[in-house]
Amino acid sequence: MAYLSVRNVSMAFGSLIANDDVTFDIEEGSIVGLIGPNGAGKTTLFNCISGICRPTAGTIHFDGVDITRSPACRTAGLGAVRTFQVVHPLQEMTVTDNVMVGAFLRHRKPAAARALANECISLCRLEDFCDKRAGSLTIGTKKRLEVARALATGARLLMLDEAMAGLTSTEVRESVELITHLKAKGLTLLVVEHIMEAIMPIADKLVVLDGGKKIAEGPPETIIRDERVVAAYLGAKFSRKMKSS
Ligand SMILES: Nc1ncnc2c1ncn2[C@@H]1O[C@H](COP(=O)(O)OP(=O)(O)OP(=O)(O)O)[C@@H](O)[C@H]1O
Repeated sequence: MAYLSVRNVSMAFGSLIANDDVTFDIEEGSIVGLIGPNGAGKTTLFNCISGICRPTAGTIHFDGVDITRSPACRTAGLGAVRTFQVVHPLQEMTVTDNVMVGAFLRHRKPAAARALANECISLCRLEDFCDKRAGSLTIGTKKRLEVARALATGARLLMLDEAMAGLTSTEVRESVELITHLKAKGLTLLVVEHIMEAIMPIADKLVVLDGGKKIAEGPPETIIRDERVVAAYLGAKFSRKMKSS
């Protein structure tokens, strides 16, 4: 069985089908991009995998464990952890204390939690901000803090929901570097992203949703040529640009 196995997952909110019979696999150590137009069901699928929503049908296995009905705390404890599109750091606490909140999921003793937090802080290049109040950070730094806090929980599968939205081009580049660095460290990443120039070069595979259904899955070079994806999301102009670059 794949590291993450999503099988025939559907999620309905009343009569609205946000995810419709979605199936895909993620191999350990890979980067998978989850893309699609607004309202396609990407965040809902993240919520189903991370235990925030319970799918109305289908199964989800992580590292051989059935997490279909696991609450978020159990799923995170197993190592499948998500970040949020809108970041919510504990504004009045310092960067170190925010990351320690994640680390306390692994370690009860403050010294051990602090050591793990410091490792994650340096991995996310936040050393210069350790004593700063989280509320005082720029959006780009807050997003890195969100990643550091998720890592500190002991994430092995890290799910990033639009980690690059609202960032400057320099911050987007830094975020891409961080994601590839985390992959090199052995993490598996599932990334929801609208910035195609950022996700295309680093993803091993893309899964494309539209109207709740999976319409395509494959390596980026195949996806940019897929007529359904071009029609539903990428647009012909963008697809030509990516093919020629
Ligand atoms: N809690 C909810 N209750 C009712 N409808 C919901 C709920 N959450 C999501 N939806 C609906 O499900 C559909 C999919 O939404 P979702 O946020 O998963 O899409 P998305 O692909 O993440 O969109 P975006 O790219 O804009 O973030 C939308 O029609 C949305 O309005």
